[in-house]
Amino acid sequence: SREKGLPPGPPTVPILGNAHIFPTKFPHYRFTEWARKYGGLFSLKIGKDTVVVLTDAAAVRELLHKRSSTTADRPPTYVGDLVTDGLHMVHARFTPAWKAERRASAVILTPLAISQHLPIQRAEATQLLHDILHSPQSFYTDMQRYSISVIYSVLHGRRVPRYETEEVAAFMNAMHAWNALMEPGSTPPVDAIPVLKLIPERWAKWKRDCKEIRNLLRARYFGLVEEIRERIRRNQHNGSYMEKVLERQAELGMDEEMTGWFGGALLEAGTHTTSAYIQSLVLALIAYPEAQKKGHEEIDRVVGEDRMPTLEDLEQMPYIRAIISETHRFRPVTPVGVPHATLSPEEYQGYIIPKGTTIFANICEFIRATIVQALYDRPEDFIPERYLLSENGTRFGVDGSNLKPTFPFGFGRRICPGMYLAQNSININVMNLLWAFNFEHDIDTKGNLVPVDIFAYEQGSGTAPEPFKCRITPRTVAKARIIEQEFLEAADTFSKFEVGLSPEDKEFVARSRAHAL
Ligand code: HEM
Repeated sequence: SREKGLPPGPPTVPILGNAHIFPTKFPHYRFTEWARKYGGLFSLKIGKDTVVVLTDAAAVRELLHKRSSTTADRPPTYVGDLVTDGLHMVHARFTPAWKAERRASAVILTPLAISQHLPIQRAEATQLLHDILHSPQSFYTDMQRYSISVIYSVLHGRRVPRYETEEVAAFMNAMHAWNALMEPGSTPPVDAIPVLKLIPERWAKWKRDCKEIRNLLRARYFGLVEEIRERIRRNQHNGSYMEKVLERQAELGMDEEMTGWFGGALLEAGTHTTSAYIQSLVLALIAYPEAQKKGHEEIDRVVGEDRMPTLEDLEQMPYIRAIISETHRFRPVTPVGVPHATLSPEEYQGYIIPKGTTIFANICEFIRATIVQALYDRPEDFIPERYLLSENGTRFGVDGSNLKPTFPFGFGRRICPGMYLAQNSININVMNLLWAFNFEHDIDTKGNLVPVDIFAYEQGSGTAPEPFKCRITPRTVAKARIIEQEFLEAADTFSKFEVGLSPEDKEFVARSRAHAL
C-alpha cells in the first residue's frame, strides 16, 4: 500500500499496488485523469516501487530543474541493461559512463559547435522540398528520410539519399524492435519483481529477444563507428561528430563499448523526434488554415519569391516564431518526457519523495495546465497568436514563468543534448515548408475533402502523428524553380557525405540531379 507521506494517488491493491492499472499505452491520458482527481503531484505504487507524476509546472521546475542533482537518475531497466550493458545514454543510470557520455555530448553539441553542421542541414532541408515537390503524396516518409539523413551525416558522416536506402530500413527495423522491447508490458516486470530475472533463458523468450536485439543494434552502431575509423585511416575525414569523438576518445574517457552505444543512442534519439515535430506541424497547418495563411503572409513579406528563407530571417518573423513555439506546445514530441529517478529522498510541499522514485513529467498536460490553473486560453487549439500576446503563450494576467521555453526537450542535467541541433532543423524546415507550399485537405475521388484527425497519434514514448493524407502544392512557379536550382547547388555539400552508397543510391543521386537540371 501507499506509505505515509507520499503524495496522494489512486487506491492500491495488495502486492501489486497500482501496477494493474498503470497505463501501458498513451500514459498521458490516464495521468491527466488522475491529476484532475489527485492534483499536480500524485503518486502510484508499482509493487514496492514508487512513481510520482508531475503535472504542475512549478513542481517540474523545482524538482527536475532546480533539484536536478538529486533527480538526474533514470529508473532501473534490467531489460535495457541486457541489451546495452547500461551504456545507452538515454536509459543509462547516473553512472560514471553516463557522465562521460554526457560530457562528450556537451563538448560537441553546443550552439557554436553545431553551427558548422548547418550546411548539411540546409542541403537536406532543400532536398526535402525537392522530394515533396516531385512526389507530394510521400511527404510523410520524406520527412523521416530528412531527419535520418541529417543525423547520420552530422553524427556519422554518411547520408541516406532516399527513403529506400538500405540503411534506413535496417536502422528503423532495429529501432522498432528495440523500442517495442522497452515498452511497458512487453516483458515481465523484472525490475519490480527481481526474482523473475532468474528464469533460465530457454523458458524466457524475452531474454532471447534481448540477445537478438542486442546483436542487431551492435551490428549497426558498432559497424558505423568502424566505417568512420576506416575513413580516418584513409584520411577521408568529413568533419562528423563521431569522427571527433573517436579522435578525442581517451581525453573524453570513452572506451570502445561506450563509443558504439553512445553513437547509436544519439541516432535513435535524434531521428524520429525531429520528423515527428515536422509531421505534427503539417497536421496543424491543415487543421488550422488561418494560422497557415498568416504564416504565408509573413514569410512572403519578409523573404519574397526570389530566394529561399535563411535562419537569419527568423528574427524578423514573429508569427513564424510563434508557430514554432505553438507546435511544440500543441503536440510535444514526448508527451510524458523520459522518466527521471531520485538519487536521494526529497521533500516537496510537505510530501516525501523517497530515494529511487521514478518521476514522470506530464509535459503534454502541464503545458495545457487545465488542472492547477488555466494557464492558456483554448489550450486544445493550435493558436500561434498566444505567443505574440505573452512570452510563454499564457493568458493575460497569468504567471507563466515556470514554463521554461525548453520544456519540450526535458529537464535539468538530463535535458536533451541534441536540443540546439534539433531546433535548427525545426527552424529551417518550418520556414522552408511555409515559404514553399500550400497544405490542404486531400480530396477523394468523389470530390469530398478528406478530414485529418489531429488526435490520431502513434503509440510510443516519442510520438508522431499516424500517417495521413493531404494535398501539398507549390505556392508559385517561381518558388518551384528556386527549389530545383537550390537542390542542384546542394550537390556540393552532399558529396562530402556520399560515402559508401549502394549502386542503386548512386544511380538515384545521379538521376535526381539530372532531373533537377
Ligand atoms: C524535436 C527534436 C527532439 C526532441 C523534442 C527531443 C526531446 C528530448 C527529451 C524530452 C529528452 C529527455 C530529457 C529528460 O530526461 O528530461 C531527450 C533526451 C535525449 N535526447 Fe533529445 N530530442 C530531440 C532531438 C534530439 C537530437 C537531434 C538528438 C541527438 C543528436 C537527441 C539526443 C538526445 C539524447 C542522447 C537524450 C538522452 C539524454 C540523457 O539522458 O542524458 N535528441 N530528448
